[in-house]
Amino acid sequence: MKREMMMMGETWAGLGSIVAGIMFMSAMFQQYFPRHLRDLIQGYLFQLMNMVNPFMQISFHENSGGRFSRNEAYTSIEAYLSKHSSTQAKRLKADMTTNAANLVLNLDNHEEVTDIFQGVKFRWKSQVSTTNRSHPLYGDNYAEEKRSFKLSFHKRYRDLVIGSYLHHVLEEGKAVVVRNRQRRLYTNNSGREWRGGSWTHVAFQHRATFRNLAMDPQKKQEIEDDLLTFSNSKDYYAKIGKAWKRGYLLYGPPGTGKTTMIAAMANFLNYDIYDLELTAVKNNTELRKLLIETSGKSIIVLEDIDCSLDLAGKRKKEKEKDRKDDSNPDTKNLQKAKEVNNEKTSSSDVTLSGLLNFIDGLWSSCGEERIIVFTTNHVEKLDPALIRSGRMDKHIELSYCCFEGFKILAQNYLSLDSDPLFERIRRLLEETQMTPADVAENLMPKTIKGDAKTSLENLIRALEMNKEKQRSPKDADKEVKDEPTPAKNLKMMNNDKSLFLWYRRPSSKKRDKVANKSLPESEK
Ligand SMILES: Nc1ncnc2c1ncn2[C@@H]1O[C@H](COP(=O)(O)OP(=O)(O)OP(=O)(O)O)[C@@H](O)[C@H]1O
Repeated sequence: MKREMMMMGETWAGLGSIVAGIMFMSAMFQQYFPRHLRDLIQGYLFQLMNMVNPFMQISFHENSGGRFSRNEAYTSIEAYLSKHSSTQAKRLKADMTTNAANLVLNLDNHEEVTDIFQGVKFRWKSQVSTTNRSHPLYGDNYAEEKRSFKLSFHKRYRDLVIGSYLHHVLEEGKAVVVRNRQRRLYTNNSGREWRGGSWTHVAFQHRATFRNLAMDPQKKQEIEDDLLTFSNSKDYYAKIGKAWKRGYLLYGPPGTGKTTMIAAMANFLNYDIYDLELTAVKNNTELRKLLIETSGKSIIVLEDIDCSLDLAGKRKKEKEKDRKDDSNPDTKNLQKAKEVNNEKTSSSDVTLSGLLNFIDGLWSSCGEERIIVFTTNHVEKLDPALIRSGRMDKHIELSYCCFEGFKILAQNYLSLDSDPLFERIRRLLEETQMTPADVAENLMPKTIKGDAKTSLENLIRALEMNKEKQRSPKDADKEVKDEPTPAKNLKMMNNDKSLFLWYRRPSSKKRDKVANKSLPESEK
């Protein structure tokens, strides 16, 4: 026993001196050999090792595209390996980056996992090396860590790796990144002048889904199928040579769920939303810049497109203008006055052609997997060029609440599938028009203890009142008569030309101010 221990001691001592010898030689080699000679010898050594070593290796560095840009392949591999990490690795890194919605477990440094693809085993190792360099903030001896993943496999699988395994890893990894990320709601209208022309964002947390959207189930299914087909058609779009994007036009009265549907679409596809406020865009160049800055897997939304800018039917107006009788001085003056007024009040120089280019011009093809949605309450006001196929590929009408829609809302708000009162509500919904927003509002319990029956009775009362109102043409007529319309405003303008500034939609403070100036003192 004693002899064995002595032998072991001698072996360790021998090993120690060998290691010390190698380290000494290596230090001498590094210090006294010129660099080009060192590189030459190292090259030969690697070649020698490659000849006897049947394994190949591929490295994926974290920052291969510059110190500050993260290699996308590295990010995808990290995400891909995270599913193996939690079951195989002993040391894990828990990350919750600003972009992640949940805690993500990744391989810690120098950990190794295996992956099996088409029956072949692949080995992945996470590596880190440290180099000293000078840093403007941390001084001369700043230790910079460089991370990478190393993939090892037998030489005979070279074609499999390059042909399909890497593609599989990167695609799956990207999908994991998308699943894990915190989705965003972007806006170009942060209210700060200096941010004009760029996006700011908050976390997107709208809970709407197609399941709780009140509309005809068949129509809903059709939209879901259309969205799924789009999101799975990358190769198809490439084959037909079209940019991978799709336009949706959502139209219908206020409160029928246009905005809710956009949120449901984003949640269904796991996309970000870019809420584009056209009135905050200075000109076409800025519009193009905003477009280029949007990322893939996103929905670009232009709400109330008919009110955003004076785009609706602009061409028509221009034609009409040409046809106007120039000999009539009154008409001429009025026209001029309106033009001056338009110039004064419009804060954006975005034109219809700029918007058309935004949707399907050459620039719109940089970037992929994007959906553009327009919403409007007045589809008839839009220029046909804006909504033709190819720009707005799918037109969806959102309308008043149908019985099927009501059932969805009842399930949603009251957890109710059926009730004897349903039949009465069904008949009332056939006889009168109420938006899903109003139905939802009536179904909401008004007190904490409010029960489902009371809510249904509230809705019935509201529907009956609605029916009564819609049946009484006198009231309806009176309302219409009292409402200001462009035609009435125009008449007023002819009577008193100092009022012409009221012709445009009175929306901005500036406009009101200008208009106020031209009013007689008694009417201010
Ligand atoms: N079809 C619907 N299904 C479920 N909820 C709806 C539906 N339509 C409206 N609502 C409810 O009404 C509210 C207002 O709806 P939403 O803003 O989507 O309507 P909209 O058509 O976009 O209105 P607007 O044209 O005024 O912008 C939503 O918060 C939602 O709760």
